[in-house]
Amino acid sequence: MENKRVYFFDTTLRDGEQTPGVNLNQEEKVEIALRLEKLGIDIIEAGFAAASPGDAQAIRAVAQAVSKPMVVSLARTNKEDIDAVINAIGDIDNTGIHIFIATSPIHRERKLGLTKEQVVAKAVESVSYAAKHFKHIEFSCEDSTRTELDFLCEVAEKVIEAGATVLNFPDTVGYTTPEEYIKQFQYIKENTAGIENIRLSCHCHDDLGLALSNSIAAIKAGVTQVEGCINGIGERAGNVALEEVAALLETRKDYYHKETGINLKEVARTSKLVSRLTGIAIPPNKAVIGGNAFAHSSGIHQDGVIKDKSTYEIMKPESIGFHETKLVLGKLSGRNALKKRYEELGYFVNDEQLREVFKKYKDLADRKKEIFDEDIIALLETQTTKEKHSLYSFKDFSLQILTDNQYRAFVNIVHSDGSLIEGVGEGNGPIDALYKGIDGALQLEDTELVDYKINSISQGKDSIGEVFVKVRKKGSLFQGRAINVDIIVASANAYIDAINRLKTPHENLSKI
Ligand SMILES: CC(=O)SCCNC(=O)CCNC(=O)[C@H](O)C(C)(C)COP(=O)(O)OP(=O)(O)OC[C@H]1O[C@@H](n2cnc3c(N)ncnc32)[C@H](O)[C@@H]1OP(=O)(O)O
Ligand SMILES: CC(C)C(=O)C(=O)O
Repeated sequence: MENKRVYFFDTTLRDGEQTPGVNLNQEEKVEIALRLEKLGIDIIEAGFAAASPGDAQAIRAVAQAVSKPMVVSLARTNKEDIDAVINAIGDIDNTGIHIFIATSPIHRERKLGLTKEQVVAKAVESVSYAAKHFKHIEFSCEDSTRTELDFLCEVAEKVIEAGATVLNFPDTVGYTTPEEYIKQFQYIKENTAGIENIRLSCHCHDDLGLALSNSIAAIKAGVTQVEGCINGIGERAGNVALEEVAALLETRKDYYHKETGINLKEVARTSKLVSRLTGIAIPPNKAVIGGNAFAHSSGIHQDGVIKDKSTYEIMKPESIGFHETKLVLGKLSGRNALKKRYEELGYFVNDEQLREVFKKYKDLADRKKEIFDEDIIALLETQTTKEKHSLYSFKDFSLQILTDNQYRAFVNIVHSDGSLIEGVGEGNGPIDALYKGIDGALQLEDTELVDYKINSISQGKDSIGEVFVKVRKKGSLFQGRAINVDIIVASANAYIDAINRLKTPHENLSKI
């Protein structure tokens, strides 16, 4: 009967540590291992004992710290490496060894300087020696995907006889393709005596971006152990990201029909910890755990997600731990997403208000990279204020620099009856000139600007500017407020807002 259980072998602490620039100390390895245990990893490769005394100690500390997962160390096919593993963890229960030697012609001839016979002899000798100390012996044919198939079967058969319990056929350089990898496993299964008594494993690198496809192909071909690293870290382009394999097997259980011991809810926390301790940032578009994996930014998608998340989400963000669905407001958002965000912020807008504010929203979004909550609140607030006071509205302006600080402003204002009113003013700086131009256009003789304040509403250099003004006329003060990414436009609108209040003898104008 087909074996449904897929075992997860995590090598974040060994192959993951081969990521350029990554160096994990003992405490860090133990912290990650404890989290891998919570994640439900079956086997943790904690390091390479012969690499350094510190790594041997860290492997020991990991084996002592975790109770459920088996802990293994990597070793080459020599007595010294195997002894280093025996010394590190040989006396601890639930531990094992992972021995490897390269089998491909290029590695045999150019790297090891060994014949096929010598490779087989070293493999058999080392597995036989390790078998005296460990019950769990994984053997890997490094660079298996560039190795002659018959030679792979020969090595496999001999190491099974010598005591190997798991056989791994790594795609060390990320060279194979899913179809080819399936054929490789089928061939090995059909042509290796004793293969049915051991566990078959895959280990895929991502040099051509095929690590996940190749791993899942191997599982399809009957492999029951998958090796990889959290966040897909590892030598060169990295290993398969185990969280991707786990999420795939869960999401497409209907297709693969596999069981794992992985507790998907722990994925996000594990991923964050590995990222923090290795210093390797998670790209926002990374599958499953990237910051954008559950973020929707375009209107049509946002509308779909508001109506039913399953329209654009194949996994529930909660199911992998910490993400929530995010609707990111931007240039491509639509009315439904804007309305939803208003509702989340406690503002309920009717259809008319939404139509009006949406125009301003799109205008703002064309000029601003990120739209923050403060921005859309400000848009709504000026909108409601504007609805009440609209005798004059600011149309546009142009500026001339006269001398050092002297400016001339040409201002166009529209009256509520549709007529255009023009004004010219000169002043000390652009805003002073602008305000003089407005004074001239509207013939404001006995009014005085008594206060002018400018604030930034949201974040970033393209933040919205908010301008407050106070204008005095015959002892009464009138306030005006406006926002815009262009602070000169905000200044003009705020001034005209105050003038609308003083020019319109209406009970709902706020006279202060
Ligand atoms: C595919 C993989 O990811 S394999 C794991 C790779 N990881 C690492 O290499 C990290 C840890 N490595 C180390 O700290 C060091 O390389 C050590 C301590 C293991 C060895 O260091 P050194 O003894 O100085 O050897 P060095 O690294 O320069 O060269 C590797 C030697 O191992 C030999 N070798 C490589 N693989 C194997 C093997 N599976 N079995 C036996 N010998 C091997 C090489 O032929 C070379 O031998 P040579 O010195 O006779 O030419
Ligand atoms: C040691 C083996 C399994 C390895 O890391 C590889 O081949 O990539």
